[in-house]
Order: sequence, then C-alpha cells, then structure tokens
Amino acid sequence: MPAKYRLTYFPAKGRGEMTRLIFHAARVPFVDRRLTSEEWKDFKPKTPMGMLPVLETPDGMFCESGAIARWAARKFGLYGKTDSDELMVEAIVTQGQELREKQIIPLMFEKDPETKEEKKKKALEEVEKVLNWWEKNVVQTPSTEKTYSYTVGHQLTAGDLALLDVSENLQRLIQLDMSRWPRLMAVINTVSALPGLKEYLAEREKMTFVV
Ligand SMILES: N[C@@H](CCC(=O)N[C@@H](CS)C(=O)NCC(=O)O)C(=O)O
Repeated sequence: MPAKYRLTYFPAKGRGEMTRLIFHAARVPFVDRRLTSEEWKDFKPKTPMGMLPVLETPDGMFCESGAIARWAARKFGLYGKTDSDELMVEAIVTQGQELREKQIIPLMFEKDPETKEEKKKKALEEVEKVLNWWEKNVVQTPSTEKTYSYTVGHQLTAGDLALLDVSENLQRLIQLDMSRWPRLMAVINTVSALPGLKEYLAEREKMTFVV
C-alpha cells in the first residue's frame, strides 16, 4: 500500500528532522522526499508559502515545520498520557524549536568568523539554560531499571525526540559536550535504540547531510 504521507524537505536535518524522527519513532510509513536545489525550483511555486518543509496528507499539502511536527506527534500518540505530560512535552518541543530558530539556524548560516564566535557564546548561554532545566526538572522519572529513560512519563514522547534532534545539532555546531547532562544522555541513548529510530539513525549515517 502506498504511504499516506509525504514529507518534502532538503537533504538536511534543519526544520525537517523533527518530523522525520516522529514518523520513524511512531513507525508510520511516509515518503521522505529530499529535494535538490534544481528540483526545488520547480516545486517551490506548488507549495503553500514557497518554503519547505511541507507535509502532504490525504487532505492536502501543509506547511510550517512546528505545526507539522506537533500535529504528527499528537496524531501518533507522542504527547504522553496526562494533561501535565502534555504540557511538559509541549514545553520541551517549544524550547527545542526556539533553540533551533534563534540559535542553531542563525549560527549555521553565519559566515563572518568574529560574529560566528559571538553567536556561539550567546547560543551556549541559551542552550545551557534550557538543558539545565530539562536535566533537573523534566527528567525526574527513572524507569524500573533506575535509569532515566524518557523526559516525560515512562514512555516515548515528542519531548525525547526534540532533545535528540537539538542535541545532535548542538554537538556538531558548537561541539557541545552532552555528557554534562547525564540524565539527558541516558534519555538520548534509550531513544536512539528504539525500534524504528535505531534503523533510521543507522541508515542516516550513510546520507550526506548538513546540520
Ligand atoms: N517558518 C517556516 C520557515 C520555513 C523555511 O524558512 N524554510 C527554508 C528551509 S529551512 C526554505 O524553504 N528555504 C528555501 C526558500 O525560501 O526558497 C517553517 O518553520 O517551516
């Protein structure tokens, strides 16, 4: 049966990876379409806002990376079990998106070495604030094995995937040493080994990627 969903983005993680991780973690089939700049020229006028990512569903084509990721996570049951789980997951997803928009993406595209260094410093301050909060206040639910498995509740949520996505970018971009946040590292390790994600992450190693 052909997949019901098609996600179109560039051969990059950027604003598309969170949704990719959600589909893989939920084990929902989708077409992961990655356009070259030539292909993008043709496709751009067909998109709602002339930007990627877009998600095509049986109901049409939809834009805005945050909306797409949140919709998919809710639809596939990755927002926890209770109201407080849902609010905590939403907080993590929002903070992850803000780090991406305000720190990671501007830093990625900064060409001037001096400005880049300044942006790195600022990014590090913002990142530390968020990761310290996640480490202390979000990850407080050791599983029965007494390891920190998930950020919220005792099951996989979009919060864990936001952590995985953002931490990978930060390690690459500002060489952030994630071992400073051992509980978050434990979550990353648990999540990276889950069926669906494990295979995707191994496959992704072979792909050419920008952050
Ligand atoms: N707010 C939008 C921003 C989308 C956006 O800026 N997309 C960039 C790639 S990350 C893009 O499509 N650039 C190509 C272009 O504008 O032609 C979202 O989060 O989806």
